[in-house]
Amino acid sequence: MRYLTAGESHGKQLTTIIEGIPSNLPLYREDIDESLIRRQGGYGRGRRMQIEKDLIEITSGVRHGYTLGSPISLVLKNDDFTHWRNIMGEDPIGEDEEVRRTISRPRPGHADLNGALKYGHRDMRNVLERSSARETAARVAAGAVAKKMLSSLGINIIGYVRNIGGITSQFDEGLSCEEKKEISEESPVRTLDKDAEQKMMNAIDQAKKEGDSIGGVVEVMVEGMPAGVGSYVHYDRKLDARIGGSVMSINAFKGVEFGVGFEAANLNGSQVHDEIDWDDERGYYRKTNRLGGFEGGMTTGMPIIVKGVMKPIPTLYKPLQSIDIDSKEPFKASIERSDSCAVPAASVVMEHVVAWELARALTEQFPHDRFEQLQEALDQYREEVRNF
Ligand SMILES: Cc1cc2nc3c(=O)[nH]c(=O)nc-3n(C[C@H](O)[C@H](O)[C@H](O)COP(=O)(O)O)c2cc1C
Ligand SMILES: C=C(O[C@@H]1CC(C(=O)O)=C[C@@H](OP(=O)(O)O)[C@H]1O)C(=O)O
Repeated sequence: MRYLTAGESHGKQLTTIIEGIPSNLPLYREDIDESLIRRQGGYGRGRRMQIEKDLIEITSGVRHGYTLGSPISLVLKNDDFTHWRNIMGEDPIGEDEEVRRTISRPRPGHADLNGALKYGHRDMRNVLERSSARETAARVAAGAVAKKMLSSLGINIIGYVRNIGGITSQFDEGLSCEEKKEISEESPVRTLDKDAEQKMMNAIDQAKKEGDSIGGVVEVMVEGMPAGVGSYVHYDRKLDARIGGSVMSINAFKGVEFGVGFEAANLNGSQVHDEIDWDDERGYYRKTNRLGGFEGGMTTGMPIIVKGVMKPIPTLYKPLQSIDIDSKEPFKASIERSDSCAVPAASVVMEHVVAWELARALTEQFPHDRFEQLQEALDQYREEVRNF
């Protein structure tokens, strides 16, 4: 399975082309729209999200509610394009002053300066349009297809917020994905702890008032993956590593950890590893899940628990110093709009990139052209693992 996305933030549309989804998987527009709508929400988003109404158009690969096995292409219109038609059009530049105006002031924390240096763009709009996190909508669309595959295989996945601006949520670690989904969907910051929720919203308001921004930690939980998915035989087949890479590819993500993660540095081995047990019904299992569902690049059969940390949004109303690449003079940028915190939205993005890696690993381990064959092969494997 693989996918490509195309599209600029204020261009006409985002396009996702997905290859390798087996035929006969039930798939509806609503499956993807639900994910897109979730990604748009969350406390702390800026005015752009009031303009966009993200709804998918499936333009190939699906017929009468089932995948065909051919490439799936998905289109997502940018409603904001109507305001950017002249600036983002494909026609030669012409004489219009507004269209000719270039962006020569790189924003710290964005791709602007490095992208300009690399591609030789003296107009940094040519960088920022594609480096914008608008692209995560196209990735969520791909992830929604993967999620549909996972749910049809009895695998549940949910992303939610653990921390915003240093405020950490506390909750019952025994909650299921379904329960976490229900609770987080009710929360404006997609967290599981009512007390923390209010504090998080206050922290977002405070940062906004001060012209600043805050980041946080999001967590994804997966239930229902059998043990032994992924591999230890090659670095690029280790499933935790693939998940780590794709989490780090989300805009503004600066770290990833599984289970106890970085805290492992402060613990003894006996506090980190999960002892192995067995019973007739479950087969092998662990009483603890400190390692977050991975050993040796493979799933252990326990829930996957993976966290990602998002830095504070780089565009600030209280701007940071930078240098104009034309005049070489320092300046402090003024901005028109930005999210003040996108951590709740990022929890949805992370859920979808993780879903993609899991579905990809399953289709590699059980390569079948038809979805029902994949289902059968996975059922048989689950049975083998239980009786091993
Ligand atoms: C869902 C989401 C929304 C974001 N919204 C903004 C925003 O409104 N303003 C901004 O400056 N950065 C925003 N970012 C972060 C930037 O896209 C990101 O920091 C930038 O592209 C530089 O990439 P890097 O932080 O990964 O190095 C957002 C990120 C995500 C995941
Ligand atoms: C458009 C989205 O997020 C955008 C990500 C983003 C950035 O710099 O990454 C900047 C903002 O866009 P704009 O400059 O148009 O206000 C966000 O709204 C989205 O999430 O769909």
